[in-house]
Amino acid sequence: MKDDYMHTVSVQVTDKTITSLAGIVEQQLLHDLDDMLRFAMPSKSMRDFGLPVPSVDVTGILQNRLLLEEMSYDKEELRKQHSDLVRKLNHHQRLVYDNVVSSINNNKQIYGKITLVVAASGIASLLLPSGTTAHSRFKIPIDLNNKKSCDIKKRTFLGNLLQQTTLILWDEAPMSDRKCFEYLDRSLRDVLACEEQPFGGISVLLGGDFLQILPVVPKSTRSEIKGLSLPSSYLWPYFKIQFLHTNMRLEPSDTIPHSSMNLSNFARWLLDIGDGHIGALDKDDPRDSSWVQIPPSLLISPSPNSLQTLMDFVYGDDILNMPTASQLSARAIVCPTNDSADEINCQVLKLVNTLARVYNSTDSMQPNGKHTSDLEGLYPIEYLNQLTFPGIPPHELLLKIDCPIMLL
Ligand SMILES: Nc1ncnc2c1ncn2[C@@H]1O[C@H](COP(=O)(O)OP(=O)(O)OP(=O)(O)O)[C@@H](O)[C@H]1O
Repeated sequence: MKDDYMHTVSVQVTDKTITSLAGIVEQQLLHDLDDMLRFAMPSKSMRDFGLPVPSVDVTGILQNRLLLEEMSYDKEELRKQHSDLVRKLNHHQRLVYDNVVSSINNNKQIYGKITLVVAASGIASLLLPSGTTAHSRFKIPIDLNNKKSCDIKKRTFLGNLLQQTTLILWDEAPMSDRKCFEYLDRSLRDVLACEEQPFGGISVLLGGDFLQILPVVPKSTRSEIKGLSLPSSYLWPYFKIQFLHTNMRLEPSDTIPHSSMNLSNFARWLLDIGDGHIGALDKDDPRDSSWVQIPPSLLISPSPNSLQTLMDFVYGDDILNMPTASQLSARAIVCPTNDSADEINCQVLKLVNTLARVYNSTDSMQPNGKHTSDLEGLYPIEYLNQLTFPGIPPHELLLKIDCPIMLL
């Protein structure tokens, strides 16, 4: 019987992590034996046969693939990583860590302390181990105006998973619309039957920097965006704010051969820009923007060849002549707009001497309702070919043999 149960689990998790589920399999086995015994011999108990009585109710867990996924980590390996990482924490990181640990120590879940790791965007979630987007994990509606909570029901796999969750880590939280948190809050209070506590009593750690990206809503005004961001939520007063002051990317190290003085000046300068301490207000738009003078040492001087100079600076001749995936993945030119990304991609592709091929899209208008007449006259194919949309390749997609392509 135990082998049957282990087999059921083994098809859902890897060999390495199956041992961490042995305790649950054992409890399920004892539970089922106990049931059978009560049915066949109501006067006898497990103890009469020298068997232990099941200590926790694990009913349903072996069938719940969401719970199994979150419980089947290689705990030994994680313990090692944990002790290595905790040792490296700086003072402020340690304070956050201690707060989180003391917050979750009070929770009493049966199956262990499950942590769900989510991020506001798909790309941010890829950087987190086992990360998913908050929308997909919590079934947050895409249209936030028509609903009031997430699509989570009590007696479902997701409902059971949340009942066993101690901590939610939500990265890049300032990018999420405040309603995402409010919907989750309402759903968790309901699913966990805990109306009086925010998020139904689950600890929630949000990470992010309000100086980076706020919720993106096309064509909205500054005050509309402010109204959509988390500090405008009724939940904001429940959060304890903790600051991480040290820019760890700019800590002197063997791999960054700059003097520590330069690096700390640069870190300070970045913070001062974010905090609005430096820069001259734009006369035409004093509320929205200010002019910041970039020190010449950080600038590539403007010239007809400046894009090439930037590419040489970032990648160097060796990589540009013989690129490998690992070298390319360690560097990036960060672009503020898709147009700049397209321009740089085009320039880089020109450097590659291998065979090129253009893949054209097929564009046509789909009639909508009654407006079927003369669509081609109104929207000529040449016009459709010029349109570009985020997330969709351009009409003319140029690919070359051996050029790495990153699919997101
Ligand atoms: N205590 C530490 N010791 C050594 N390296 C660290 C430490 N803390 C962070 N780092 C390194 O600093 C870099 C930035 O860390 P991390 O990505 O966690 O910062 P972040 O604030 O989330 O960044 P972002 O603003 O891009 O989201 C990473 O390479 C990380 O490994």
